Amino acid sequence: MAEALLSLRNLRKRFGGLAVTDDVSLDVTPGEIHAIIGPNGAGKTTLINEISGVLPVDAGQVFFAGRDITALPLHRRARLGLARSFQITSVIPAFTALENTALAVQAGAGSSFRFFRPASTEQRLNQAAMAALEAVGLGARAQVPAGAMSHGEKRQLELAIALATEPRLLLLDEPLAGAGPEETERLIGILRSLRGRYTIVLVEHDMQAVFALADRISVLVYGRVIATGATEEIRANPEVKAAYLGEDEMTLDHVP
Ligand SMILES: Nc1ncnc2c1ncn2[C@@H]1O[C@H](COP(=O)(O)OP(=O)(O)OP(=O)(O)O)[C@@H](O)[C@H]1O
Repeated sequence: MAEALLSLRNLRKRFGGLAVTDDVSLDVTPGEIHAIIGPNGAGKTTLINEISGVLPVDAGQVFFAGRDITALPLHRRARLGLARSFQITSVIPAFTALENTALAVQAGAGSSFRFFRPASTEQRLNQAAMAALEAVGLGARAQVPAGAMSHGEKRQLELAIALATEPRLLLLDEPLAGAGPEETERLIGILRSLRGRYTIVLVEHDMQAVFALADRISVLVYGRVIATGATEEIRANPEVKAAYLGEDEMTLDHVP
């Protein structure tokens, strides 16, 4: 197996008496889409927060590109190429899709926000922003204010903003939340087109999307990883099936 881009080693986190991350170790290899699934309250969002640096861990280590980043704050991790999208959103409604994305390109390049920029810089930013918008199917909507976009388009824009920072690892926390059936189909298609080009950690409740997108899946139950493996292995794993018993929202067997 290729050397991991992200490695979690024996991570632990408690909220009061509750072990929310319980000795979690896992590796994410370059270029894979690694889904983290598990019943409600299993600790998926908490784990994403620990990876991105929103929450400190109680014990254990986070390695990124071979470097121990456990003690680094969120913005330092972001600068190393760890991008997070969804569930925290920085879209400015009055700005167009292009302007919102260009701001992210500028932030990714390490410069601070400026209203007045030299024309050559402006052009470079806009080109990079257009490329990100096109990658998510929003090329034709570049001049539309974010506030005037549909829910699905906003999700596409959030993705473009994350891509605009040229991340080495993309953390996607429920990218399909709140999307209708058609929007879901479109977003799955877009995420599928990113497969192999980006390394992605995906938390998603929609099992159809998980099985369509993931190269590997880790299953979290009560803060513990009970299984990691290729999609088919996970689908057939009796422990995983048992963990989902009683969950009507996301049963494994209903997925085509
Ligand atoms: N800041 C907090 N303080 C105390 N308890 C918390 C906090 N954040 C989360 N929890 C608890 O930790 C557990 C794991 O929550 P988390 O949101 O990580 O789970 P999840 O797997 O993402 O759930 P869901 O699938 O419902 O989004 C839950 O029992 C939750 O109530």
